[in-house]
Amino acid sequence: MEWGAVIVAAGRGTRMGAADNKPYLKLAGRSVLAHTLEAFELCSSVSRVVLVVSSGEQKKAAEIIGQEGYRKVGMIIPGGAERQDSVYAGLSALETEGVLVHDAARPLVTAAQIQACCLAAEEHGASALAVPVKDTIKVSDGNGFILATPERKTLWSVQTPQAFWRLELMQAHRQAQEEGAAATDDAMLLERLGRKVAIVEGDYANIKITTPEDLPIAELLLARRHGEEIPL
Ligand SMILES: Nc1ccn([C@@H]2O[C@H](COP(=O)(O)OP(=O)(O)OP(=O)(O)O)[C@@H](O)[C@H]2O)c(=O)n1
Ligand SMILES: C[C@](O)(CO)[C@H](O)COP(=O)(O)O
Repeated sequence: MEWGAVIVAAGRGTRMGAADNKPYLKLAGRSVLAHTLEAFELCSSVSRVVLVVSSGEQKKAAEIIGQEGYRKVGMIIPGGAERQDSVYAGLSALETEGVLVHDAARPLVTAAQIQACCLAAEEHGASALAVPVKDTIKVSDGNGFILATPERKTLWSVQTPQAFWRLELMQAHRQAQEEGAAATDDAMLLERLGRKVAIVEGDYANIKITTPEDLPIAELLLARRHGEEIPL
């Protein structure tokens, strides 16, 4: 099966509050985007990547790809107001049978994780990388009180990549648009149609760079991956 990837980098980085948008921030001497794209370059299952960026950032993204010599990024296109819009724009620009959707803001993803998502989706139709939740999670009543405690062993914290048959995911996106359904990840769009999405157990290190403290944490995780001594 031929796999393409949509990497969404068109967010605003509001919670990071930095002068530069998250994909262009430095992580261990390289941009967050360079780290993310490298994993897809190294994954032999992926033949093509569409990068979705904020308007006005296409040149900046192209410079990084040129400097790093990445060969799979066939297109850099502008995203939309919400993540869901950016993903849909990317899906429309690909032609592969299978698609992986990944956040540019998850630079610690590995080629092995991407490959595992492809294999699980080939077997089960769709898949998402996730890790078991470590904390006890509470549901609030919306008024500052606890309403319920879901059983922890059923809870997973979902990450990206998530893998799908591209046309099926596009159809799920169109249906959600028509019905005004918003989703914070793509698996949700299939779930709401009653389709099964397989969980691929990932790694706690595949964090999403969201707030300022995530950058030094990501640096430590990268150093650990490369076997470097971590100063305490
Ligand atoms: N309209 C959007 C919103 C988000 N994203 C991408 O979706 C991923 C996950 O989003 P998040 O981490 O929330 O990024 P931001 O939207 O940039 O952050 P914030 O919500 O703090 O503004 C990121 O790679 C981001 O670039 C996107 O492509 N288009
Ligand atoms: C898709 C995602 O990475 C799953 O954890 C996440 O939902 C996207 O991030 P956001 O902060 O909700 O935009």
